[in-house]
Amino acid sequence: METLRSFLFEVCGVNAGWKMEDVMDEEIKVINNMVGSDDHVICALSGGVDSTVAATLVHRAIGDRLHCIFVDNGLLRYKERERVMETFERDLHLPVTCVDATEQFLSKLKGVVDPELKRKIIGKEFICVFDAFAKELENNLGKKPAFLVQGTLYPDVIESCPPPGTGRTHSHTIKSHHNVGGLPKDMKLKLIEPLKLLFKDEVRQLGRILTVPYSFLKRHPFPGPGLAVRVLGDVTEDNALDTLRQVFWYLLEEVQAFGVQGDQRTHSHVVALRAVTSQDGMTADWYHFEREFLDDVVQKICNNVRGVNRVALDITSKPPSTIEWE
Ligand SMILES: Nc1ncnc2c1ncn2[C@@H]1O[C@H](COP(=O)(O)OP(=O)(O)OP(=O)(O)O)[C@@H](O)[C@H]1O
Repeated sequence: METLRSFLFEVCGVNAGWKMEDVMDEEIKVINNMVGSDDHVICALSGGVDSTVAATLVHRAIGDRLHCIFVDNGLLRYKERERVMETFERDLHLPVTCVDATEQFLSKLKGVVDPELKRKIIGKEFICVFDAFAKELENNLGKKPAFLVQGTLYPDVIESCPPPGTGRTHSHTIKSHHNVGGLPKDMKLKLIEPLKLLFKDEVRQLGRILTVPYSFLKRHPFPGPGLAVRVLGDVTEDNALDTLRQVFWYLLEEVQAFGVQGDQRTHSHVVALRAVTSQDGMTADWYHFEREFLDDVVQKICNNVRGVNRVALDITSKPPSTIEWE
């Protein structure tokens, strides 16, 4: 950072005039120029930072012509739906429809073990739910929604670059491979991607200016396919989703409070803890927990979560590993 600072300000003599407030104002102008005064816009909210900040920004620009949807696919963390909906409605005043599609997702995932197949099934179900939402909106409004907001970030743009020498150029729907499933082709929605020049830490900064609650901005990232990719096997078996929800809850509680701890085990599962730190979301280091912390959290999990009697720790970074362990 020091080298870059000295190169830019001392050698090149540039001004540090770039401000996040300006980015916000400029993006609001761009959105207002793009969206017609009676156009409607939809946005799928995951409860993650990107889609929340993108939706909040668009809401600033066009108000309640923005229509958001949040899907409970039965694969969310403990009390996530309640927490997320409270933030959307009470803190951000975002117009959100919450759809409980738990049965729909879990019935399709029954017996599925392969993580790639899980992702495909989940993506397809998301599309069905989004599609039904858009159709219902069209009936209520008397016209089709014209735009879709996506929380594409700059790393998505970089990672979507075709390999050099292939002669291919950027695809327009740059986020498609990062998305939970892409979009139904006949929706024909134009994209609004207000964060596509920002990195994750910058999106958090923009979120603070937009008064997105701090607790929300600091929320642990969570994959779109949710707990399905964190259960290594059939997610509908053996109460695996609930077990994992509890394990994760204890780990987070401990991370946040670092305080401590029954013992009632029947048959046993192994769970693995994976915690990483990352500034830009492109690379990640495994987090070096202190031994004392690990002792406490492992004891707490084994004593409190029925069916778990072994805890492993994943200490690989990205690369060569990935953030999720599938
Ligand atoms: N449960 C959900 N309900 C509605 N939309 C969702 C849900 N999960 C994911 N999405 C949509 O799919 C997009 C991609 O999901 P993914 O989990 O890959 O998110 P991301 O790129 O980390 O962004 P975010 O920070 O918004 O979660 C989200 O930005 C959101 O628009």
